[in-house]
Amino acid sequence: MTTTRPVDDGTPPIDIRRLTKRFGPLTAVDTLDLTVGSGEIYGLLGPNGAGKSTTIRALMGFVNATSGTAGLLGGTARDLRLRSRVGYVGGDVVLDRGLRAQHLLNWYADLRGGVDPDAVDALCRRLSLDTDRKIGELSTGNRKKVAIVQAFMHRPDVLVLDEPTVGLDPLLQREVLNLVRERRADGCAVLFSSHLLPEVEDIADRVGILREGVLVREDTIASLREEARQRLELRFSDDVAPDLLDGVDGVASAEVDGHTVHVVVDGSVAPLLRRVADRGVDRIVSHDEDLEDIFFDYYQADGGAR
Ligand SMILES: Nc1ncnc2c1ncn2[C@@H]1O[C@H](COP(=O)(O)OP(=O)(O)OP(=O)(O)O)[C@@H](O)[C@H]1O
Repeated sequence: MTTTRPVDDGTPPIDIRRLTKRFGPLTAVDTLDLTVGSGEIYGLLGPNGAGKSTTIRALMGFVNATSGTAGLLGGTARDLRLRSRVGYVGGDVVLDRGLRAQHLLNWYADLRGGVDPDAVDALCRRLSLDTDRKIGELSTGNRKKVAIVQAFMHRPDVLVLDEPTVGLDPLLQREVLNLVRERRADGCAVLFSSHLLPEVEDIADRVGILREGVLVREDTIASLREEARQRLELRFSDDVAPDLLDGVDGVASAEVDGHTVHVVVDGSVAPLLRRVADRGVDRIVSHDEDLEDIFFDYYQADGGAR
């Protein structure tokens, strides 16, 4: 499609600066700074009411910021030429219930211009969407698929996705994540909000955690993984002394159960391995690194231990 691209001055496609949104006495988003670069997927996480949707709605120009700015492609979403380069899936999918899905998709395609009908058909096939049905007759999940097809059909430069996989079965969730990855490979900037750490962990390059409107943590998945706790099961040839792991660096907890010790380690396992190396350890089972622990701390109202 024909697009008017702003001069590339290095401004990130999504550029939120000191964004604040108040609803009466409630501060839903508080001086938020957040950027997403080309070819980057940013996962926005947070518990209910954290301000994820409000941030996204301000970015899309659906609500006015109280202060600060929510920049999109060098301008704002209210500039229709820029808006046409954005794909958006909202938390609440509101579509014209009387129209057949195909008609609605055609309407979106005409609005944007230059959309390849074969690409739209391919998207519908990938998501198993029956486009002959009226929107009002579709299940919630199928309406979500219509919203996803319209968001991806014009190969947008920016994707703003507010919990896009809610209501979809696991296979379709995976397909949506594949679509997002494909857009990233084309240089698209993606802001992806979710409650679900595993899906964001799987796909995002960076994550931010909002709590009560404040970005309490922002990091790459790689560095979060580095500090993630590891859960190990050490199996010994004999009963284990209860104080075997006392004072070992990095051991957050150790639970002795006969010949087995269940250990949680923060950071490196080297000190632990040194301690057990000559104590008759037969087998070490490593469970997946657990980013959830980090996130649960942040999700707690008091900020947990961090
Ligand atoms: N239009 C509105 N008027 C008044 N308060 C609002 C409005 N929209 C959102 N809020 C409040 O702002 C806060 C942030 O809500 P928001 O929907 O942005 O959170 P969220 O992180 O998207 O939550 P969820 O995951 O539950 O969708 C909440 O306390 C919510 O009640």
